[in-house]
Amino acid sequence: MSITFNKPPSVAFLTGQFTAENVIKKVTRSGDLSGVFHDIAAWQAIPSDTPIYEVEMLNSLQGEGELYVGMTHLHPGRVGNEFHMTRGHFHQRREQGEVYFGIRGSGLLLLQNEHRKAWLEHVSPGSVHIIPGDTAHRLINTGSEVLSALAVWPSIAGHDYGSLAQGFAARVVLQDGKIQAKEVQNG
Ligand SMILES: O=P(O)(O)OC[C@H]1O[C@](O)(CO)[C@@H](O)[C@@H]1O
Repeated sequence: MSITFNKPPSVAFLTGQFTAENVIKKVTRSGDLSGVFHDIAAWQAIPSDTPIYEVEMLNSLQGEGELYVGMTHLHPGRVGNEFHMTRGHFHQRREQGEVYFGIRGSGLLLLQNEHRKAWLEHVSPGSVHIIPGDTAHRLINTGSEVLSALAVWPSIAGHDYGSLAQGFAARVVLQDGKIQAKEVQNG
């Protein structure tokens, strides 16, 4: 039997760019984020094809026990007094967790459990975020450069957006020149 030396994918820690075969890319544009931002007039004023975030995924195996690896690049910017953010989701398979690693930029990870208890973690280069099962998650870019975060999650986890139809229990806003978190009914 001969033992092979395989070249693994790599990530540039300064930019979050993958070097790998078959990187899969999904762009989420302003028009895809209906219902996410509080200030609807400010959201409608942005051209609907404006890219808000890109997720690049390595081409990994699917099925029980397999892992997905993805890099989210969230552009800086605001809609009204809110910062650019991902839509956010629970996992369809609720018990499945996820790990995020901050790569570049600065922002917040909004987490929320099934009882609508929400909390925030600062995301910065090198930060490690263990997202337990049963926990919805959303990235928010509060900085002035692209926020890139590496995520690893079970390929069986799936996405559940419907359970967040009421939104998150918190919104992060720029108020009086400060980044503030507000408790809300429909965030
Ligand atoms: O599904 P959403 O909420 O648009 O966000 C995309 C996020 O989901 C993931 O693909 C996996 O949780 C992350 O890499 C990324 O931040």
